[in-house]
Amino acid sequence: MTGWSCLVTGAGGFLGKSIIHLLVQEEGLQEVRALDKAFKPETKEEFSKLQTMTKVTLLEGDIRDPQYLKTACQGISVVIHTAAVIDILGALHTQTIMDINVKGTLNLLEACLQASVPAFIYTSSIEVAGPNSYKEIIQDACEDQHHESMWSAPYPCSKKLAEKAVLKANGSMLRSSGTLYTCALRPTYIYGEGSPLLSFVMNMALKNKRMLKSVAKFSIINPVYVGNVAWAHILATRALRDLNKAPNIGGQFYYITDDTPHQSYDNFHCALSKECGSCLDLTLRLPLFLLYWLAFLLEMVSFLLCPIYKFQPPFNRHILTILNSVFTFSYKKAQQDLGYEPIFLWEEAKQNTREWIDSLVQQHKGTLKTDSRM
Ligand SMILES: NC(=O)c1ccc[n+]([C@@H]2O[C@H](COP(=O)([O-])OP(=O)(O)OC[C@H]3O[C@@H](n4cnc5c(N)ncnc54)[C@H](O)[C@@H]3O)[C@@H](O)[C@H]2O)c1
Repeated sequence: MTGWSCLVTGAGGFLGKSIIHLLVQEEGLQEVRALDKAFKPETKEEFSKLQTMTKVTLLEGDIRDPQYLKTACQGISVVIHTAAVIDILGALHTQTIMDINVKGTLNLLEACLQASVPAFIYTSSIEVAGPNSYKEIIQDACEDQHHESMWSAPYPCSKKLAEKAVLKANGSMLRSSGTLYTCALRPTYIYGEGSPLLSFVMNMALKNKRMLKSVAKFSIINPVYVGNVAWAHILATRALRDLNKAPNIGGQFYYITDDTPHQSYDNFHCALSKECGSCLDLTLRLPLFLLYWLAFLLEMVSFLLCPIYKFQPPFNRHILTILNSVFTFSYKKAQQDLGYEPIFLWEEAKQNTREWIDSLVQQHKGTLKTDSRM
């Protein structure tokens, strides 16, 4: 293979970092441009220590800036686009989410066409497929079943619009010559060392005497380990760079899961953290249908107040649906088309994640000791 180069957006994020670690081991990769809004000092240090022949260039910039993206894409062979804001509780303004997740993606597609970048991989999400109702059971779903989220909540909506734009751009003519090939990967809930969502769940538990709030006991999900999602991106990169495979992969989306056992969010978080002394707080809660109607009322209040005050409801119907649905996916199509097989088995993924959770618990103990000395 001749020398090539890759731009990864969101490279300082949870998934982005994992992709960079695998990517730099790829044959013939001369340069990887790691782009993020900002890099933490520890991420800069982590990347500087990568033992590799590949040049790693850090770019601090915003995907909302088309001019910046045009420069970043010059001379690039593949773009892996993971940058996004994830906001399921409605903490951010809808416009901000749309600007970053949708306009940012459109900017990047345009920059690829202008700079004649022939391959584009978009990190989508299963949230573009639903779940639309907690009463609907979707098990081991595959791509040809055409599940589509109907929520108007900004995060799933923005991911859906961005994915549609990416897949539609497949087959576009590049400015100099050649064709743009695009594909999208839809991971389920990603876990592993550094997961912002897991970190949030664990911090809540640590503040609550290590009791994990039971909020999702009716769900059945199949989460996926971050190293396996990163691996799927590497395989998609290889496939889109292969001129024999690219026309078949281009325009397609793939669900990315692994052999992590299917279980509820509650049991999953408990399985990962019970060795640190966490357990489920099974305090009685309102029945789900009542919570759902309460969420509806809170959303109405938020809507009515919005001209004068931003009231963010503590929960909404969308999050209740996600947390209480049977919603699992199969990775068969990725296996067939991309040759995807998880490289981390559940036991190893669980062990790595548990060690990281343990380090969070130790940090928390350290903070408590410092606070008590003050
Ligand atoms: N975490 C999950 O469970 C999950 C599941 C399915 C899909 N995804 C998708 O995977 C991708 C990566 O998610 P993650 O969990 O690593 O999240 P993350 O928040 O850790 O990473 C996202 C990165 O994007 C960067 N970013 C945000 N706005 C930017 C902007 N305007 N310009 C440049 N960079 C910007 C952030 O700084 C961050 O480093 C996202 O597209 C997300 O939608 C995540």
